[in-house]
Amino acid sequence: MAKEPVRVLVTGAAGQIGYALVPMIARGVMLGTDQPVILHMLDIPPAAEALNGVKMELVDAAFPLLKGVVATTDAVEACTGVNIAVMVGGFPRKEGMERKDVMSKNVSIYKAQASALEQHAAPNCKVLVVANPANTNALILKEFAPSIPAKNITCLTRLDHNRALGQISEKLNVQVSDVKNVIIWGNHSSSQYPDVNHATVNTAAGEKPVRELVKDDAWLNGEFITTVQQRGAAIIKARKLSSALSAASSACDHIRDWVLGTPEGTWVSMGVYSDGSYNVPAGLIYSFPVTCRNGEWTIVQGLSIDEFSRKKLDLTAEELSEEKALAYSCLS
Ligand SMILES: NC(=O)C1=CN([C@@H]2O[C@H](COP(=O)(O)OP(=O)(O)OC[C@H]3O[C@@H](n4cnc5c(N)ncnc54)[C@H](O)[C@@H]3O)[C@@H](O)[C@H]2O)C=CC1
Ligand SMILES: O=C([O-])CC(=O)C(=O)O
Repeated sequence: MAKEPVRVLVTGAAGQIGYALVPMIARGVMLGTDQPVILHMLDIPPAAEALNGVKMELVDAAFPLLKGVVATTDAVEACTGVNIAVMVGGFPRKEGMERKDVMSKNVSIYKAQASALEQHAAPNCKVLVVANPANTNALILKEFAPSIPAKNITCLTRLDHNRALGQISEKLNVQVSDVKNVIIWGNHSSSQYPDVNHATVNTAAGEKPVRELVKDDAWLNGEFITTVQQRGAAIIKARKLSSALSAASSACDHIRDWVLGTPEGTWVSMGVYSDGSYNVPAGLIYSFPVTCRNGEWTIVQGLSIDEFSRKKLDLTAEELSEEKALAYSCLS
């Protein structure tokens, strides 16, 4: 029997990431090639015409899984009945703007959209925040949508996770699909800590630790970390635009693994509401290693954290605590 369609909201759908993301969703990359979808696309009035153009292209592409498209500038219409919400919409930093100005614009957007989701989304709607500052926007969304379970509100650090897999695969000249269990800890910002201490590579001789194969701790503790931390900026420098296809693809990975489960023996990185695991302060949206099963994520427990890692986990937590305070000061 054919499955019932799932309603997927993409905010900021007329933007760069939106344009890459909606065809992936309509092709089954996010929820599976047997899962029909109805796309809800939200953008702001100045982008309404462009948004309508995206809708026209979705019709023209004749995706068999796509059972409907809602394209709107009304947050309530956009959020009504959605099962999954991918929050890409936001205010980008413009010339002359301070960090606080961007934060202020975005946290008020996320406060308002929290209410629309809380009141109109389907029960148990899963939320992924992509727009920057992703962790803090997700936290504000959570705080202003108290009836949505905290477990349902996450932010995207899967792009950073995938960037780390990519760097290791290039360094070792192995298939990226043979590398697993890197971890992104903390903020989706340059303070994040990409950790390979538990990562492995599938080789002809079985699974081997990344550190043993790379045999270059100076690279792993130095250039590797900064390359992943700075990759977003490097893409902007090269493209004059920020990452879009990789962000869209990673957003699909995030939701797919969350909904359909992570493979046995594999974890992924997700920004989730901290419960104090690994002595990360509770009450932040912080990226942890997680496994997913039956639509729920669980933080991987019991990993050893050495002194080098401890400092890095704490540093990115501090930045998130400061962002949280700044966000609240913008709202008051
Ligand atoms: N977490 C991650 O890994 C990544 C996050 N990002 C972030 O994703 C966001 C989107 O990036 P792009 O698509 O490149 O930006 P973009 O500027 O091309 O698109 C953003 C869209 O959001 C819309 N928008 C603005 N305010 C809105 C509101 N209140 N409601 C709905 N839509 C609204 C804009 O009109 C625009 O169409 C940015 O904040 C960017 O920094 C980008 C790459 C990776
Ligand atoms: O750096 C940016 O502005 C975009 C971003 O979040 C990324 O590419 O990771």
